[in-house]
This record gives sequence, structure tokens and C-alpha cells, in this order.
Amino acid sequence: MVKQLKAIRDEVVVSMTASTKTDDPARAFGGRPVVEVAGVDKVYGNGTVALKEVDLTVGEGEFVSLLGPSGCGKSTLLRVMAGLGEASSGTVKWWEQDYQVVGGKGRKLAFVFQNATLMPWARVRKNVRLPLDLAHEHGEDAEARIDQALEMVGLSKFGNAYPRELSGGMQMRASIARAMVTEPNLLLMDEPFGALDEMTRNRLNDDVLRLWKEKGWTVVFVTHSVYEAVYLSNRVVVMAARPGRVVEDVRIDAPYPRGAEFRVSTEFADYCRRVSLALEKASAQGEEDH
Ligand SMILES: Nc1ncnc2c1ncn2[C@@H]1O[C@H](COP(=O)(O)OP(=O)(O)OP(=O)(O)O)[C@@H](O)[C@H]1O
Repeated sequence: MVKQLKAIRDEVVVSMTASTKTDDPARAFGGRPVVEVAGVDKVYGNGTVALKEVDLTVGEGEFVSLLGPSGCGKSTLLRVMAGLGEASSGTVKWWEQDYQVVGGKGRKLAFVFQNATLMPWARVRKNVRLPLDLAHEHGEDAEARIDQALEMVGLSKFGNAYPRELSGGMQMRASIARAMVTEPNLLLMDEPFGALDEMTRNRLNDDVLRLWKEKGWTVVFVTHSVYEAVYLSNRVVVMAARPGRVVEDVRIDAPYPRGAEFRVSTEFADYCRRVSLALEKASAQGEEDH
């Protein structure tokens, strides 16, 4: 229970706020850097080198996916970007500043885990309210934000339900609503739809893209799926394992909004092929280096 509460708390909100080279893909998308990882290594206590010299800049308004073989450090990198796990060396900046000095309006971050990590004993509305309770935000404004978040994820009618009464997809929606009430600018999602069936996953992909556009989020999204990464992202960052590192940064230049037509287009197939090849290469590199 303590572990579960910790996971919920970790996810809920890390409220805070966070190289400007011209050939940087983040720059090309137009926004200023929201999170900048430079020369980051991460060595766990047991000696596992989870990340080695990782450089990654995500610009404002980008949708970046992290893709790579199991164990290549995607979650570790995301947690470092969330300030949930410290880098062993290198630097991380949020909105061009340190973790400590960021926070407040225009500089908030929220994290969504693979499992919805809802409190099973609390109704959906109470779950969604949790970050506001933790921030001691009450009153009409808070209630309005909860209403809006529930509406945006299509759960207006389920505020009084318990998580066990919802499908897996609806539970993920509740988890996204909980991240939304904090009005984040940077949303970090760790394989949020990995456990869902394809139809539900596709639908949630569309929901996230819609919200990304409406809310002006910057998103970093971990996935194992080439298709999901290509469908959602303007950049797919491919990582290799042992040690975890970035090996390719593929720009997906297809215009938004993307929908069913994009999924069946040759353009989509071409990007998927390209990313699959990069992934194969990354997997082979991990094996060789081991
Ligand atoms: N708390 C920890 N202590 C020690 N080693 C860890 C810890 N967390 C992760 N690792 C190791 O660090 C490496 C990277 O793990 P991480 O979970 O970041 O990879 P991943 O790419 O997200 O994997 P997956 O795709 O399977 O979720 C792995 O070898 C993993 O076993």
C-alpha cells in the first residue's frame, strides 16, 4: 500500500517548472527548449549503467517518442526528465533553468505511468482531485478544473464511479485527467497505453493528440510500438541498450491533425519502415556491445 501510494504520488504531479544549436531538431519544430538533457549518465546503485552520455532537447510544443529495445533506459530517461530520478552525471534543465527554480504558471510537469495507478478506494472524481488536494487548492476553481478535465477525457458521467467499475481504457483516461487538472505544460507519459487492446489504444492516441493540440502541451512519450510512435510524434528518438543511449532521432514531418487516413497512407508506412530499421539497428548494437 505504501508503495502504491508512492507511485500515485510520484505520478500525480511533479510541479515545477525545468543547447540551442540551429541544427537541433527541437529548434526546427519552432519552440524554445522545455527540457534539455546534456551528457547524462545514470548508474544505479547495483552498478547498472542505464544511461550513457545522453543528449536530448525537447522544444516547446513538440511530441517526442522514446523508442527502443527493452532495458535500453527509456523509463530511466523519462524519470530523469521528470526530476524523479537524479542523473549520475551531466545536466538537465527545464525551461532553461534548474529544477529547484522552476514551477508555477507556464512551467508545470505531469507524469502518467503505464498503469493508471488510481486509488482503488476512491471515486474517479476524488482520484482526479488528488493533485489539487496535495497543492491545497480547493473551491470553485478547483471543481471547475476537475469538471473540465473529466469532460475532456469523456468521463463526465463517471465521476462517482470507482476505478474497478471502469474499463482499462477509461482508467487510463482518468489517469490523464488527473495529470490535466494541474494544467501541465510538459507531459511525460511512460508507455501509457501498452496494456490496452489496439482499438482502445488507437482511440486514446487520437484523444491525446487532440488534447496536445488544444492544450499546447509538450509531450515526451515512451512506447514499444513503432506504429504508435510514428502516428503520434513529430520526432521519434531511438535508443540502444547496454548502455542506454540515443542512436537516432527521426523527424516525422507528416502534418497534423493526423487521423485514420494517415494510418493507412504510404507516407505512414514509409516512416514506420524507416523507424523499424533504426530500431533493428539499435537492437543489434545493444547485442554486439554486450
Ligand atoms: N531501480 C533500478 N535499480 C537497478 N537497475 C535498474 C533500476 N531501474 C532500472 N534498472 C535497469 O536499468 C536499465 C534500464 O531500465 P529502464 O526500465 O529504464 O529501461 P526501459 O527501456 O524503460 O525498459 P522496458 O522497455 O523494458 O520498460 C535496465 O537494465 C534495468 O534493469
